[in-house]
Amino acid sequence: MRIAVTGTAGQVVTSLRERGEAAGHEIIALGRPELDLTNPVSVTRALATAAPDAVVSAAAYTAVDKAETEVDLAYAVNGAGAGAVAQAAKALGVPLVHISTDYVFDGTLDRPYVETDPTGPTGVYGASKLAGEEAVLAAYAEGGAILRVAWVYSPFGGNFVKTMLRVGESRDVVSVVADQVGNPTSALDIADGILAVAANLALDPDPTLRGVFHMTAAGEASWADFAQGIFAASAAHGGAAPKVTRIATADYPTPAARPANSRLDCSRIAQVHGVALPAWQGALETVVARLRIAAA
Ligand SMILES: NC(=O)C1=CN([C@@H]2O[C@H](COP(=O)(O)OP(=O)(O)OC[C@H]3O[C@@H](n4cnc5c(N)ncnc54)[C@H](OP(=O)(O)O)[C@@H]3O)[C@@H](O)[C@H]2O)C=CC1
Ligand SMILES: Cc1cn([C@H]2C[C@H](O)[C@@H](COP(=O)(O)OP(=O)(O)O[C@H]3O[C@@H](C)C(=O)[C@@H](O)[C@H]3O)O2)c(=O)[nH]c1=O
Ligand SMILES: [Mg+2]
Repeated sequence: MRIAVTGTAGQVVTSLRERGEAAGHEIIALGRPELDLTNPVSVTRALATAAPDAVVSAAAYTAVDKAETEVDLAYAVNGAGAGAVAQAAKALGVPLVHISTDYVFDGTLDRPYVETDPTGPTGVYGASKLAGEEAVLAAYAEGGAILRVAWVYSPFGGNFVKTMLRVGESRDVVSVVADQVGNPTSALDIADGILAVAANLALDPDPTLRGVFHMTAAGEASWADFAQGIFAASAAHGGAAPKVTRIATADYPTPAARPANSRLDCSRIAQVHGVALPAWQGALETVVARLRIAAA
């Protein structure tokens, strides 16, 4: 397939290039200035020129804390921008895979969230991504699948794994919150899931393949558990392995509140699309190994 994706250097777009090209697809990454999500005309023009068989909407404003003060920009990119991509995909008559987030939930539930659970973002980033979901469904519900992913890391771009490996170089102890739980997910595995869903959408007009789906790695972790996993993998590859001090959210103040529980139940995408991402521990090992080789 010829697949257009928004963004050029992000974690998911870079992973989609790697995994998509390896699987024989043509991946066309469209970013600024040609495609700027704050400029809907540029979105329409860039996607029409690319003439793809499917569109993946992966670019977003992802700075969770900064979004609290850059409210208009976060909404322009994640809300209106997502709607513009959906309108463009509809005009081309091709399937759309739009990427959203676990941060649409408030985190007060005591079990993993299913797709039909009420949303309630705790910050501007999550609220702007929820506005994006609504814009996509309003513009092109019949043509799109919205995949909520979470806690994304990869060998590319900026992410928690890279932050931990960096701070670990210069510290014996790192304090990490232990009372926020979720599903750390490799962008490389997300790319495989996106490709499977896009292929299903291209083949089959069945409405049950459309709508909102949760798609994360199997298994859960707190950020502190995740950090401990990162340093265990780092040590196995000759890297630094500081001790992790498990702290409470109250002891790590941030501008944006994060959900305490953002675990996602991924049963629906397994049933409907046959997609089940591998467990986070093995995926993390793969990414840390690549980062250690790149650093050597
Ligand atoms: N990172 C995470 O932990 C999570 C991410 N998600 C979602 O997954 C998707 C992919 O995230 P990820 O790959 O990690 O994101 P990154 O932060 O790695 O990359 C964001 C991408 O968006 C592009 N972008 C930002 N603003 C604009 C704009 N105005 N016009 C065009 N492109 C723009 C960036 O372009 P440039 O390279 O030019 O800066 C970059 O390519 C996003 O929808 C995000 O909301 C969901 C859950 C967790
Ligand atoms: C760096 C660091 C963070 N933390 C805490 C802060 C926060 O509660 C938690 C996660 O930190 P981060 O700020 O890296 O993660 P954050 O940017 O909140 O990650 C989120 O990004 C967006 C884009 C998403 O969509 C979400 O799924 C999620 O991945 O860990 C520590 O406790 N110690 C540390 O040294
Ligand atoms: Mg962040």
